[in-house]
Amino acid sequence: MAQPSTYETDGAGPVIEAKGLGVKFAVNRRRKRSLREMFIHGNKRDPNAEGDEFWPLRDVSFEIGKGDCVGIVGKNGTGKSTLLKMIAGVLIPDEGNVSVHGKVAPLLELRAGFNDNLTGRENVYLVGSLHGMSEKQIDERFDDIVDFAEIKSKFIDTPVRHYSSGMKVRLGFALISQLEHPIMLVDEVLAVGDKAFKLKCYAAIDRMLANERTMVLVSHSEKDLRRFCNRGLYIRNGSLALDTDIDSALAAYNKDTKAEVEERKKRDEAKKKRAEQKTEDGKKPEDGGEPGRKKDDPSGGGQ
Ligand SMILES: Nc1ncnc2c1ncn2[C@@H]1O[C@H](COP(=O)(O)OP(=O)(O)OP(=O)(O)O)[C@@H](O)[C@H]1O
Repeated sequence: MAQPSTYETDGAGPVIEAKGLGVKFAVNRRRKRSLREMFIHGNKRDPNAEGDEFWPLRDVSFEIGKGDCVGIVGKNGTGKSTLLKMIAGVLIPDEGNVSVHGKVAPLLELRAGFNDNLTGRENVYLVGSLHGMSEKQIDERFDDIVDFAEIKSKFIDTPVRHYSSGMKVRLGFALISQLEHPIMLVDEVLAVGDKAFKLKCYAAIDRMLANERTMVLVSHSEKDLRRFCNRGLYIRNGSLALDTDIDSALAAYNKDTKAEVEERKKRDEAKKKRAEQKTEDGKKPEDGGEPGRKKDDPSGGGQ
């Protein structure tokens, strides 16, 4: 039976363990409720819901050890973010379970869970405390967080809805990277932000990984994946196709992508040929005579 993530902090063994993990979503209806929405609306299904179900992920099993940095690779829509959300415990699997031994610092979305109507300062305190930081800890680190995020002091007391997406990501990353939780889940956030900020993020992640932290990274950047990850999970068609080193995972993904592109190219060429043939056939008169002249036209089809 499906169970939410479990959080334990004892020693040996894998820090993340997924067994037969699967989740189903519905098509043509409201999306599945997140854990936060379940607190508000309860565990009831949407009564107006209708449509078919589909399993973006099924039968996924793996173990991740302490200090591992694992990259999740795969095409758009194959369930990478969904997998990360199940590890984070914000999405409950419908099959199997995932055990997480240790606290998780999640960078799952660009805004780190910020509330648009609160100011940058209020969000830092709110989200920091939700992740277990005490007010004193936040007080002590507040200036570092704002400095790292490069938010000008005049903006820190402005609602974050007025921030650019880059500002939100920078503040989110600056805050979450202050957490000392042993497990980091990072979803594509490195793709946003300018070059200088990216370099700072790289240095911050290097520092965190040096402390034997575990990281799971979802990214379409081969450069980032190769830079940080020692392992790669390749998700293909909703299941775990490969659990290997990052270079082999990327090689397999690239090979499949290349084959798919070739296949599509062949299909497009065949389609184009068929369309050309149809046009060609349309030009030919039925009796093989002049184009546009009807077979039984007594007028002879023109002068
Ligand atoms: N809450 C939800 N309700 C319904 N369908 C969802 C929900 N979240 C994701 N999906 C669907 O599940 C599939 C997997 O989505 P997911 O975001 O995990 O893919 P991904 O591999 O991270 O994609 P990308 O590389 O584009 O970020 C997609 O078809 C998506 O539309």
